[in-house]
Amino acid sequence: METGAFDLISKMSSSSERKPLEVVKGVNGLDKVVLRQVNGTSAEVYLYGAHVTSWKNEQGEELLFLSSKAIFKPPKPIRGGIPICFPQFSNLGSLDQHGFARNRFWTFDDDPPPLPPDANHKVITDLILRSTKEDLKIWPYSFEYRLRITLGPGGELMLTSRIRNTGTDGKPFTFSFAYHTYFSVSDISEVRVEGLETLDYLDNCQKRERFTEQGDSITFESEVDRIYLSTPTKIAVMDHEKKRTLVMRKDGLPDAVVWNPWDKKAKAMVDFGDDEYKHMLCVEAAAVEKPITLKPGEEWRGRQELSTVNKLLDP
Ligand SMILES: O=P(O)(O)OC[C@H]1O[C@H](O)[C@H](O)[C@@H](O)[C@@H]1O
Repeated sequence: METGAFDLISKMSSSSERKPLEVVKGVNGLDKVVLRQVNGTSAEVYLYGAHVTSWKNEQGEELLFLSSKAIFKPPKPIRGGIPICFPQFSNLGSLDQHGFARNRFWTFDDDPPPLPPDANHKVITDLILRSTKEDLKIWPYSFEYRLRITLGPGGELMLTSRIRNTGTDGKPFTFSFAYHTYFSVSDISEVRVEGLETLDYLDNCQKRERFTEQGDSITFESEVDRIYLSTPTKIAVMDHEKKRTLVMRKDGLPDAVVWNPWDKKAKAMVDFGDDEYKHMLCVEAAAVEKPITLKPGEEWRGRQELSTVNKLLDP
């Protein structure tokens, strides 16, 4: 069974029946798509930014962090969930921080080109962003960005991006990218990240100087803002208090950004509570060190899959 967004938009109603896919009004009247599985897992995606703001397990527990101070007012990006950084990660270019995909209104993609089938019984929504005249003034390249959001039968959350150069002027374009995933954690001091040990990273807190990770796993006791380079495809975030492992698998995205702002930076952000840094950790599947170049007609794919295991896993 695959459930397309369009079958259900027409059936928007106030019924409390748990539909697999539904479009409802979110904060400030912004449209959001709700994906639900029979086992009780769910996800929510705002069309503004194609921004996943919620991902819940079978017990209805939230697995993503969304700030209580998040501002749902375009053009401000939403703080938390999974912002999409495209066509620029951070300030690595002439665009505003993290590019513009996270503060554009996306639309439903009613006829996406096929993707290789994976698990059955998944709930899917396909969104699309195309460059507008306004965007072309700040980034002069035509593109089509298709994002498929899939909630699998076991509650796994897959994001598949397909970005195509649709320019007719023969010009290639180059971009950097990240799925800026904010995980919810019970206590940052009790969290460990595995899968990044012994790797090189660029430290954003030290002018992006290159270092080599020395620890057996990564733990947190102050601000961390690093771009780990050429990482394995699987990274695990162990939440000791919850006895839960959040697992990220990625494809086409060699790097992984790890970020926790800690107390000082937290206080400086208007859309982030002073103490919220204790309950979040960003691990971001990314392509930063080697930006991606697409010639006209070429397409790039990048995928991130999130799942959970209710014990502390050895990756
Ligand atoms: O505040 P934002 O623009 O959403 O960026 C939030 C953070 O994103 C990434 O993780 C960067 O590595 C950080 O340097 C940045 O502070």
